[in-house]
Amino acid sequence: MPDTPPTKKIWDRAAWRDASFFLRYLRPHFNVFIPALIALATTALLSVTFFKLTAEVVGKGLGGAKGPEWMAELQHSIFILAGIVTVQAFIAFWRIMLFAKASERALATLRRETYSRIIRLPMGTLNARRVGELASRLANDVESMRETLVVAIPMVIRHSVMLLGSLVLVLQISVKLALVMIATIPVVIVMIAIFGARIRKLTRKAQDDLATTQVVVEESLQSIISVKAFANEAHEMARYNQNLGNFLTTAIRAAAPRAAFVAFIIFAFSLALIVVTWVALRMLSEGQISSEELTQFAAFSAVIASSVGQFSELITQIQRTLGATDRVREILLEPTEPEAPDAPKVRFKGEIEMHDICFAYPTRPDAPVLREFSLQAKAGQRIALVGPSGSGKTTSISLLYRFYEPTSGRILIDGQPISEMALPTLRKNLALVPQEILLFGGSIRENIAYGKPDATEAEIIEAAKKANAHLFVEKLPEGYDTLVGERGTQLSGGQRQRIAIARAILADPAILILDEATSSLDAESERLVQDALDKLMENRTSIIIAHRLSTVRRCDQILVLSAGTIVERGTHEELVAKEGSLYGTLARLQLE
Ligand SMILES: Nc1ncnc2c1ncn2[C@@H]1O[C@H](COP(=O)(O)OP(=O)(O)OP(=O)(O)O)[C@@H](O)[C@H]1O
Repeated sequence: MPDTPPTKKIWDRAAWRDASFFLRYLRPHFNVFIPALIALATTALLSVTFFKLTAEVVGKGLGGAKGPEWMAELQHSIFILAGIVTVQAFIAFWRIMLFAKASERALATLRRETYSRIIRLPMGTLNARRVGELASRLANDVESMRETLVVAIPMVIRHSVMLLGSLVLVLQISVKLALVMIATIPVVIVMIAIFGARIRKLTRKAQDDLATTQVVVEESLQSIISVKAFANEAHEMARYNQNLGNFLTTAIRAAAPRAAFVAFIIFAFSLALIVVTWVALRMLSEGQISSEELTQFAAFSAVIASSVGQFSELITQIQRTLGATDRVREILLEPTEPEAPDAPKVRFKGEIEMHDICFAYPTRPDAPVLREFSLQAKAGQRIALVGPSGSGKTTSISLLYRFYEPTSGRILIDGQPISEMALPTLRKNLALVPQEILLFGGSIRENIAYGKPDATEAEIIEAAKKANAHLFVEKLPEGYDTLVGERGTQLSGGQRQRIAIARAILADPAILILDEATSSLDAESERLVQDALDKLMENRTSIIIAHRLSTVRRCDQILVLSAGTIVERGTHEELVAKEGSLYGTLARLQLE
């Protein structure tokens, strides 16, 4: 996880950058947002007017107003007050609707952009961050922004207008009284500066802790079979609990400066109110203000006190959100893989050359994984990669996909360096049938069509037939519409493999990467899968991470990898004939 950035105060550049980050998403919705702001200010002004009118009539009533004229005036005022609340209710409805429209749309864009960033991050970055953490950013951090945008900011604006309006009215009654009230404002600002930075820092930590908690959830659910099989529910629960405990501690620690801030502001303001009341009553006894003005003054003071009380809570909420935006912004600033929307659709012949490749993973730069790795495959050839676990077979394939860039060496396809190709052009020419096949939640049809989203029904069925999948799919009650579980768990291993093969057949790549499954299937399934694979490998270059002798034997070239270097290469016959070869030993082991 990245280091915690330096603490920020509400007025420093970083805080403004956070605010402008928000604004960038809101700007396209200003046509809705600005009317919402105007509506908000209008309802707030109407509230102030309502209080002013009420205070005026009450003041007059208490001041001893009597007679039919007063009755008529009272009736008139009541009508106006009823009118104000009606208009206010009407505007309030539209204000909330407009605010929701602008904010939710802005946040949807933010979510969309964050997700699209996450999914396009290079493998190196994705390895460094865990899936659950990224998912949490998208869910929890954006949700925190949502609360601020939809609730806190409108409330701040409303209370600012009410506060200012009331101060102006107090100013009209008595400059002296208004000044006493205004004197408290610098206190609020100083308090925001003192507590705000701490609130933000702790919130950022709380959001990080929450993201770590999410990692446990995602990881345990992804491997739920292992969790249950090892009866490790309690262990996972303990892991979750520990992370949740950290979050809880930080969340509660973050509540302390918030509580102190709110409590202090309320205290300071109430104290100021006592002073103001004292001054006001003295002014009344000295005849500087009338009892009518005092009533009005009391009403405005109540509005001011409630606004300031709300204000302090709202400011802490905004501070919290500013803390949460940091990580989301970090993701948005992470460089993604280069985009190439207009990448040419070129079909490769399938000639592969990998020359003297050296590579270490960015997360472990000191541990070389491939050393002087070289591979040559003519179009249509079958190349087997064999070697002990961890020798670098999968890594060499990752480099062919350009998931990572080699430290040194060159990779060419059809004589062209892959580093100069647009990623979609390169990757659309490759198809992978992985060892562990995870299907996407959706129908079998959708899963097969994943290799070619615009495939017709006939093409899908044709591919399924070639993959020996059609017969079993047809037997399912809902056929191609059968929904496979989130991770395809409702199909057997052999069935999943055949779906993945159908997907690759439909994608029709020039180059096929096959990571042979190590788990053995029963003889019939094995035959069906093998037959499907043979059809798939026809007319394309295939690189097979091979575990079975039967596969290796039929390959044009076998590369034996050991600790990132190719130690032997040749055909099956050549390699077994070689005295003391590693391949010979592996082959004998399998035959025995
Ligand atoms: N994302 C990664 N980050 C850092 N190191 C990695 C990463 N993936 C693999 N490695 C390391 O690189 C080495 C080669 O791994 P690789 O997966 O290429 O081996 P393999 O030959 O395919 O093994 P297997 O047959 O078990 O799948 C291993 O030591 C492994 O720990």
